Amino acid sequence: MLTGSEMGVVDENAAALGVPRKQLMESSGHAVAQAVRTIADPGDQVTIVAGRGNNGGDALVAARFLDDYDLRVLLLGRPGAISTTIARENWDALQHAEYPTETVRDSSVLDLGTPDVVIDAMLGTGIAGDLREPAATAAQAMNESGATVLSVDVPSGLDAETGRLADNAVDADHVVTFHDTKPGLPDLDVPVTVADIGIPDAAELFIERGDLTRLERDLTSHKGDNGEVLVVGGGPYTGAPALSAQAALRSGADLVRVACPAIVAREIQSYSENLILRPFDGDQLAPPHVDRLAELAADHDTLIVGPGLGDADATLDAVADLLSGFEGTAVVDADALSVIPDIETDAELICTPHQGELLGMGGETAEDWQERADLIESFAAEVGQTLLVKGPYDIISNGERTRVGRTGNPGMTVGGTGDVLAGVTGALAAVQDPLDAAAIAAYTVGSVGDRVIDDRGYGLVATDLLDEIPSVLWQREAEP
Ligand SMILES: NC(=O)C1=CN([C@@H]2O[C@H](COP(=O)(O)OP(=O)(O)OC[C@H]3O[C@@H](n4cnc5c(N)ncnc54)[C@H](O)[C@@H]3O)[C@@H](O)[C@H]2O)[C@@H](O)CC1
Ligand SMILES: [K+]
Repeated sequence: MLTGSEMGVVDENAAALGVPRKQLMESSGHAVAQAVRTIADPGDQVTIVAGRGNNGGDALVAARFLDDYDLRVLLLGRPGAISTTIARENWDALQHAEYPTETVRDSSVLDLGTPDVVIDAMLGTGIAGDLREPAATAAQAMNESGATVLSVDVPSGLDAETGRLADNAVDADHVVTFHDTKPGLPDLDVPVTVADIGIPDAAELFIERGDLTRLERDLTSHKGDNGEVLVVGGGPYTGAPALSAQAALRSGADLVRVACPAIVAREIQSYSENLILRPFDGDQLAPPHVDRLAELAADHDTLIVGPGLGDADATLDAVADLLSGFEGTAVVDADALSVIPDIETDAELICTPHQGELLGMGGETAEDWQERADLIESFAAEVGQTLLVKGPYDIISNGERTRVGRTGNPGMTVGGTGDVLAGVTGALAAVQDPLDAAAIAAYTVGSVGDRVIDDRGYGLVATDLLDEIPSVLWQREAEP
């Protein structure tokens, strides 16, 4: 089952893999025509009612596969108002080939006649709420006709995010949906055909630019709404927590605080005036600090534990205590990872080991990335948490779903890039599901590294990555 927006991610990922949406539309249209053949005989009257989006576009393609039928093609609205290039191109093709098309500018004069089959291609995954005019009147006409109604993708008026069917929705007799079923379709109690439209499995496995479409920023949001992140790090090292914290800010978090030993607080602050420091006594994290850190962590959307903490016994004891009592979402990186096999927690953890650290946690790895992905999926299921295992192919799994990131390059084996990744993951986990946050973070940091190397060649340092994060995260491809 895929929601409309998940379908949008997959479709944009397919485009990134070289299978553009117009090709998918051609497959969709073909599948619609195939379905018509199963419910109507050659010569029967088939009427297409197309909306101005890509749902309509699918049916405009279908028209070219329905030459054996007595075909009528109605467009709801002006051709100039067709909202996507690919739907318009398919409309134009019907004009050039002199198909019998009509435009319905005023739904009150819509005369559906008495067709054998009506193809409902008014609205698909692009809609929410009750049908507005002219679709509302057209839906009523379809529902009152004696025709068999075949809906494209979803009955117009079904919200493919929530599965809610509008009161004035089309009453479908048959649905042809694409790639996977959609919310609400199983409840309709009508035959649903799920058509394979040629989207490669890779579009769901590999993290590509479509995954970035999950990101949005509410235009009316206030400080804090886009994430408050607490980094618990520093002591033996000072650069690592500063890199994580700055990466979290560059990933869109509103407020990032660094809790660190007092002895290094000024040094960490000196790297950036954007950071807020929350020092605790002494020169390293230890169990007496845990109560105060737990209180502080509870006031944040996500916690990042590990960068620069070191591996002193007292520090690892404190990390184990902190995570055991924590109930929120935490990114666990670096030396902190070693405590994971020994603790029980209600927290939602995203662990970001490289392969060596994965072995240290009790996991297994393999040379072949597919084998590695299987091993990591099993281990994630065993640990009951999300793993982001870094490597030439980053493997992200929560034990049920597994994603693979292919961005990045050998220039990124330099120190500090993992701290940047932990920071991006922590910021995104404040506003996304843990698996999606980890997947987008891995893709983004790799892409940022690729851009830096493309511009300047090897010799990348971790601070180079920070400024480039926003331009990758918020890049947007134009709608075809
Ligand atoms: N995402 C994918 O992977 C693919 C999608 N395809 C098709 O594209 C469809 C989605 O296309 P679009 O995103 O262009 O959207 P739609 O074609 O579903 O509808 C968009 C139009 O509906 C209007 N609208 C929104 N809410 C409304 C309401 N309550 N009442 C009346 N009008 C309303 C909008 O103003 C917009 O013009 C899918 O359902 C499917 O049929 C296929 O072509 C192939 C692949
Ligand atoms: K439809």
